[in-house]
Amino acid sequence: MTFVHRTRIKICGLTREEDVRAAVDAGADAIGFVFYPPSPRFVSFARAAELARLIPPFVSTVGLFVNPERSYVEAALAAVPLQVLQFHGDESGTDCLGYGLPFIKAARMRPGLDLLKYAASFPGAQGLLLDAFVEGYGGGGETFDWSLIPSRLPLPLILSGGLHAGNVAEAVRCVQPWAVDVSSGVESAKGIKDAARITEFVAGVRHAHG
Ligand SMILES: O=C(O)c1ccccc1NCC(=O)[C@H](O)[C@H](O)COP(=O)(O)O
Repeated sequence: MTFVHRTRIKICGLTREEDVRAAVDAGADAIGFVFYPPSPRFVSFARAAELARLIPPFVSTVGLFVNPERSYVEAALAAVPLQVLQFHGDESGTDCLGYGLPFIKAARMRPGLDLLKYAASFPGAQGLLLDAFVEGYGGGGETFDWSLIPSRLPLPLILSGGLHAGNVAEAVRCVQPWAVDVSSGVESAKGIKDAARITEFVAGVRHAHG
């Protein structure tokens, strides 16, 4: 049987109803809500719960955290119907376990990072999200050197960092990730997504496969 892989698409940092609708309509496979108060894309649990009601079945709702207290994650789980957790800070492998949900761990690509060793320290991770090393942990709109990515990783690779409609096809062909993740590249302002840019981004991913 021919294995036909469709690059999955996560759109992150949504704050408005119209943006959730635009992402779902464009074909996003996952919607990310940022539960990190310093971020301009931060949403409260109550706001995320309202937005999550617009997400249909078979589109994952991802809760994003940076070095959270366990009680904070547990409060999110009690308020928001999340399917996946994303840890984007300096969390240990143990910090990411025990919530009863799959999680993806973000690695911020800095020189000298041994990705294979890093990945091995997160047993139970469902995926490894590779992002640029930016101030403020994420959402920086900056790419990193994709040649730093080892040819084989023990986890599904989610490519992130500075992606947009103009570079995502090249990124997909070069890296062949399980999924791509985008925030700044589909925005008109931080936290304000642009429906046309979302559509163009998704088309770029589809174009990569010819
Ligand atoms: O989006 C944020 O504001 C953010 C803040 C702090 C930690 C993580 C954050 N976003 C996580 C994501 O998964 C972003 O999509 C990822 O960093 C890529 O962002 P961008 O380069 O803007 O596409």
